[in-house]
Order: sequence, then structure tokens, then C-alpha cells
Amino acid sequence: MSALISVDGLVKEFRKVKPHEGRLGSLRTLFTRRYEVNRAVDGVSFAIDEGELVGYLGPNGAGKSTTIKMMTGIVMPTGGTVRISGLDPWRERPCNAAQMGVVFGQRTQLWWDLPLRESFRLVGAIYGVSPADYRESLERFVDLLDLGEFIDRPVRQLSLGQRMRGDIAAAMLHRPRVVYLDEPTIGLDVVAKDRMRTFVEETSRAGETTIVLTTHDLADVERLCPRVILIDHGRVLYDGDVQGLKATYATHRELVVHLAPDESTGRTPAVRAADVLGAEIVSQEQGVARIRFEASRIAVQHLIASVNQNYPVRDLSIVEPDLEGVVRRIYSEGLTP
Ligand SMILES: Nc1ncnc2c1ncn2[C@@H]1O[C@H](COP(=O)(O)OP(=O)(O)OP(=O)(O)O)[C@@H](O)[C@H]1O
Repeated sequence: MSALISVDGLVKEFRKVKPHEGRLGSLRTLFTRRYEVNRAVDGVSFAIDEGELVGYLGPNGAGKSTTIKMMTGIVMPTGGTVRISGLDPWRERPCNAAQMGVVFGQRTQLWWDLPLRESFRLVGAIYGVSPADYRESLERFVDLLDLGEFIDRPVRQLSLGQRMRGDIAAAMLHRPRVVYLDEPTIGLDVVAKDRMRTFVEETSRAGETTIVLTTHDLADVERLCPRVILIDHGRVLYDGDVQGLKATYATHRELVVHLAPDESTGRTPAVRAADVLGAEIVSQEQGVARIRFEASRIAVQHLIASVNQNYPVRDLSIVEPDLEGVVRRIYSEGLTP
């Protein structure tokens, strides 16, 4: 079976005017233009099967939105190919648009002055949704996203969380095969985020919709995405599951030791570097020592034995790095596989 989405060696270059320097620089820029090229997407390849839910991640400016824009047909690639269900999104834009839905968390696609219900009606008409399908979809979304309370209010009067729910329903009214969610939980409170995640989860579970999710909120990813594609500087750094991401990039663990006070002095002893087999003591505060070690280099049972032998230990635990920490390291240290 061929993939529903296939992206192969995709490149997007933006040209921007390079200003001349010096006192008369802006005047010279007006007459003699020099350009510099920014490769926002630099040879990205991946394939996504029907029904998958994939997190497309990367730091600011990594090229995520540009890739999504090429998949939706808004932006023409400079090189490489994109096929969505066999269609070239740029050349076959109307057909591609009919099979996709997009939500940009930062801006609404609804009609600001119209009640939400009227926006839905317009979307239904634009996509030629049959009255029966329209009624069924609307009923489902009102129920799943709890839209009933505000569906007759103008969009401009809705809270961000309500508007986002409206936006996602509008993007899916015509039952698209592929949905692109660009930061769908940005700015939402915890309750609204949870509702949005539950909706995405349930939509994906039904298996009929392929979802590409761009987010900076790694709690979205932990909860929703069996697979992540991580990019930076327009290139794919990692494509696989979250566990694999942690295993590839986060080979360290932390041994957290709660120490008991010394019986005679009442003071809590400090762990010495000599007793941790070359591991790094990250911090020691209020009787808790955090010791970071490479799991491949130091056997955890030896480290625990050494600490137990030399100190009055009250409690021990091993902390695995969370996704937030892993991704922060990848971005800040520029790690590559
Ligand atoms: N229309 C454009 N013209 C010129 N440069 C652009 C344009 N759109 C994006 N870029 C540049 O391309 C690079 C990638 O931008 P893009 O918006 O794809 O990143 P992103 O990963 O979505 O970032 P963010 O997480 O901040 O939304 C950036 O350097 C950006 O400045």
C-alpha cells in the first residue's frame, strides 16, 4: 500500500532583499537589489499512512509551517515533491483542498461577524456537503466539542477556547481525509487543552482521518502522537516514536538520593564525587542529591551500591528524562543522530 502523504526531498527557498550598508544604503537598495536566499525547508522526506497521527515538531523557524503550507498547496515548493493521496497540492489545489482541513491556532478561518452556525453553513456550502451529511457532522461536533452553548453567538464574541473548537469543527465538516493542525492548543487553558486533545484523540481513534499536528506543547505530543517527525534548520532530525526519540537522544538518567541526617551530628552528609563512579552530581539541596549518569557507561546497580555503602540513604529513585527535557537538549545543543 502506498502512503497517503509522501514528501520527497522537499525544498523551499525564500528570497529576500539584502539591504546595502552605509549611509546611503537604503537609497542604493531601492535601485540595485541584492538578494539573499533562505532555505526554510532543506530536503525533507517522509511518508505518512492513512489514519496516522503524526507530530511535526521543531524549534521556532525550523520550517514546520512552510512544510505544512506546501502540503496544503498554499506555497509552491522550490524543489522535491509532495503527493497527498496522489495529488500535487500546488498544481491540483482545488482537489487537494476538498480532501483536507486546516486549523491554524493563531488565526481563525471563521467569519468574524457571523454566528458560528452561519460560518458552518457557509463552509458546508463551499465544500458541497450534502444536507444529510451536514446534519450528521454538525450533530457530532456539537456533541463532541460541546458547541451548543455558543453556536448562535457571533465568532468575535467567543473566547479563544470556544473559537478554537469552532475552527476545528469547521475544518472537519466536510470529512477531510487529512487534517493539518498547526498549534491547535496554543493559548488555551488546561481545561480547553484537554478537551481539544480528547477530540483529536477520538477523531484519530476512529481511523478515518490522517492528522498532522504541529505544536510546541510537548504534553500534546506525549498524549497524542505515536510518531513524531522532528526537524531543525529545514531538515529531518528524527522520525519515529517518542520512546525511540528518548532512547536516541536521552541516554542519561538521574539517580535521586534522599539522605538521612547523620545520627550523631544531625547533619545531612554531602555526596562526594569520588563515590559516584564518574557520574555527575547535578545538585545537592536539603538532603536530596541528584546524580546524572550515562546508562550505557555506568551500571545503575553499581552506582546505587556505592551510594548505599557510603551514605545513610532514606530513599532512592531513578528518573528518566521527559520529552520536554529531551527536546530542549536537542534544540539547545544542536544534537544530531
Ligand atoms: N513568506 C516568507 N518569506 C520569507 N521567509 C519566510 C517566509 N515564511 C517563512 N520564512 C522563513 O522560513 C523559515 C522557516 O519558517 P517557518 O514559519 O516554516 O518555521 P516554523 O518551524 O513554522 O516556526 P514557528 O514554530 O516559529 O512557527 C524562517 O526562517 C522564516 O523566517
